[in-house]
Amino acid sequence: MPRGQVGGQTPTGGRIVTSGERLLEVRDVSLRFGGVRALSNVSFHVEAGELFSIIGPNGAGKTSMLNCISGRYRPTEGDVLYKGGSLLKRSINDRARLGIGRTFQNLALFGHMSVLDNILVGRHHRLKNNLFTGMAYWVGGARTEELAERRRVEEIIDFLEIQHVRGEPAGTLSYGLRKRVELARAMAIEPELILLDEPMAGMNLEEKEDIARYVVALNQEFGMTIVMIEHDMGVVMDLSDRVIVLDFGKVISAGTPDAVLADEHVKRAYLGEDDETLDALAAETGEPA
Ligand SMILES: Nc1ncnc2c1ncn2[C@@H]1O[C@H](COP(=O)(O)OP(=O)(O)OP(=O)(O)O)[C@@H](O)[C@H]1O
Repeated sequence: MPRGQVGGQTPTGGRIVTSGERLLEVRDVSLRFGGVRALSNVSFHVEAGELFSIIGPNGAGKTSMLNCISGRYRPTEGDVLYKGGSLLKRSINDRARLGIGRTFQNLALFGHMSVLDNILVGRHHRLKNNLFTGMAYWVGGARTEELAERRRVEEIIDFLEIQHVRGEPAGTLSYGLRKRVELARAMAIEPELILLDEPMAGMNLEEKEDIARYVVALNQEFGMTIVMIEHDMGVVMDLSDRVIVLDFGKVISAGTPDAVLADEHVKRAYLGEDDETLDALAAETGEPA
């Protein structure tokens, strides 16, 4: 569903109003690894239809936060709710079945398998977890089901423009293409919420522009709610509806890209790291640097 239709609302000033429904809610989450406090009392929510970004310096806790949502890590304290229900007792597979998909900072593809088969893995996961579809697949109409499945996968391949490598082993592809295949596999489970961990890391400008285009389309054309970690501040500020900033595991700022850019706490957190970028971006958006 296009973002403009979420909640039956219409675009406003280039940005589109989301439904107001809290799809995801992170409540007071803390996470410790022995003596390391990766997250301290982190709270935020993401509305259905939003493109929401988590930023922060290295080691700030961004991936740990995503892992608490996807189920890889269990918070030491606090709760993560999806559509109002706690996810804490849900397995990673359960969360995928509920409609939460993700990509990884370090690629997690099956290198020896073809691009098509990697995407079918995501699709199979979805089938396996849907009793009725699964039964239809195995008992009757298997051929029709299979054709429909293939068609869906082909649509994803077309969307991400990876037709030319569909038969290639994923491990032989360039880094940029592998990132795209990983996105394809995450799309194949047809998530309502997709968690993107640095989808543009290590890419050149052209590759970044491509991925940015796909991310916007996932959000606006496919109606997926997106939570994205990304280091490229220009991309984050251009694409996001709202942003939270983590530093040493704590939320130090939250709000629209403009508000976050103008926040002194954010400037201090990035001091010496990305200071010039922040100032340049603030100047571009007309905020005082
Ligand atoms: N499995 C783990 N075991 C021990 N410590 C961990 C583990 N995962 C993360 N940490 C620690 O938690 C803190 C936050 O790490 P995390 O990877 O979440 O940060 P990040 O903001 O994603 O960093 P980056 O931008 O460098 O990817 C760091 O101090 C890290 O060393």
